[in-house]
Amino acid sequence: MAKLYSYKEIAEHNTENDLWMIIDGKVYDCTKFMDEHPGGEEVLLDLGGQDATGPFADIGHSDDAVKMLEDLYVGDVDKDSEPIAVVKGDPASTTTGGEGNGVMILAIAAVALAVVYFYLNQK
Ligand code: HEM
Repeated sequence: MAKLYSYKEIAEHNTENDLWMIIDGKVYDCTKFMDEHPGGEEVLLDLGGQDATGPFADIGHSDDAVKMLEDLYVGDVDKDSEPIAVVKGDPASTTTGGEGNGVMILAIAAVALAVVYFYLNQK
């Protein structure tokens, strides 16, 4: 039986000295692999402690890359555990990601509402 790890537990392994990630419901310890990764350390660090299933698939990794995962496997995700939002350690290095998008969506919604309002009041 594979060992199960909660999302919270996995999220704690998000530094360059201790880096885990989730791919397809499995947990991988990428700490030692980071130096060898042909795609660089930074992408792995960014996804430390998180679910990297999408990004890993998007790159179109080779069968060799998928095979490498076997050596890094440490266990499975406890799917019954509470999913958590990972907040990266260094705020200075974060770009205008999540929050910026929220503001943008609000701005677009406000403009759309104004346009609808304008047309409704035409008659
Ligand atoms: C532990 C998981 C991973 C393993 C074992 C792995 C392995 C590899 C390998 C072997 C390659 C060389 C090309 C290939 O054989 O497909 C590669 C390339 C690459 N990987 Fe990963 N990778 C992992 C995770 C990731 C993640 C999460 C990302 C995030 C976006 C990523 C981004 C890339 C990129 C951008 C390249 C292309 C490098 C280039 O050709 O310029 N990899 N990876």
